[in-house]
Amino acid sequence: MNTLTIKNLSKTYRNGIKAINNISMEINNGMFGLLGPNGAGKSSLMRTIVGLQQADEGEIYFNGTDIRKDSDFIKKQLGFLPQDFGVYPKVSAYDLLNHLAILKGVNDAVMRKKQIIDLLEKVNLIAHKNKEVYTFSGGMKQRFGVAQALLGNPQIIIVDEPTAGLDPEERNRFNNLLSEIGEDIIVILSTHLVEDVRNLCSKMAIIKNGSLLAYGSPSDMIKQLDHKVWIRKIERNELNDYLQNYQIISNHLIEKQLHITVLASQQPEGFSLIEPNLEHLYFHTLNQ
Ligand SMILES: Nc1ncnc2c1ncn2[C@@H]1O[C@H](COP(=O)(O)OP(=O)(O)OP(=O)(O)O)[C@@H](O)[C@H]1O
Repeated sequence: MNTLTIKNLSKTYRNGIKAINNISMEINNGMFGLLGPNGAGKSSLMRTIVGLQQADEGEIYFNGTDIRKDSDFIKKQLGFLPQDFGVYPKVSAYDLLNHLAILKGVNDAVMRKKQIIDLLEKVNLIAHKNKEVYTFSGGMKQRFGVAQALLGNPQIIIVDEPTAGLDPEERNRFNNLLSEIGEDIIVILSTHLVEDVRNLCSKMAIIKNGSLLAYGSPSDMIKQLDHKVWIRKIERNELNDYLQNYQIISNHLIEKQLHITVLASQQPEGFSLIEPNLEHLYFHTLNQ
């Protein structure tokens, strides 16, 4: 079992933005969802964990080793799929993986070849191994990104907003791949898509403005909202009234009709009880 421990981590950029504000958490094998709106600090946290930038304060341990003191230790065990994964033009999938594997220290040529072929099979790109990666579709590029992140058999992989721009079928395929990988190692999935976290992650954190707002198992956290989430259809001109008088979770259109979802311990007049879900928890947490 692998353990990533983050203790009191903080990071302020030169422009004064505190992108990570005293975050502590522990992450074990399996898929961990890091959920937050744009600008919450997810990428900042990811970049700090992978050693691309230094924290101002706090500690990060991987399997007991302080990675600030021994940054090579985590680099050898880690694979990263950044948000903007660039590829060189005119290089085939196989050759690019070969090049990246050498950089990662997979020195034995026979082992390297086997690993690359195995990974291309795993991400379902073996038929495209001689194609130039820059000609791949968005989904194929992301799956290639997973293959490169898995070179060198890492114990932890970090993927930053990986399904942005993928069509539903590719998103499913990509998510299935992640979930398969997450059985044996730590996979940290940074995203603003609640649905991806709900479908894939057994543990999660919600962050906003650099701070950790919630942390734990999605189902345990959702249970706290049992018998407290209510919905009703309203007219647009009533919205302000409701916003002022109720603890709002969200308002959204269902078949063109505005619906409002609120949190209350007793049934508010005209509202019906609904089963709480991760989206309710997410919006409720962000609104608090
Ligand atoms: N290198 C930087 N220098 C200064 N400010 C930065 C830098 N990188 C990020 N920020 C700011 O830090 C805050 C957190 O940004 P970050 O990219 O970590 O958030 P995020 O949750 O990953 O957002 P997104 O989902 O939009 O990628 C934002 O206000 C952002 O503008």
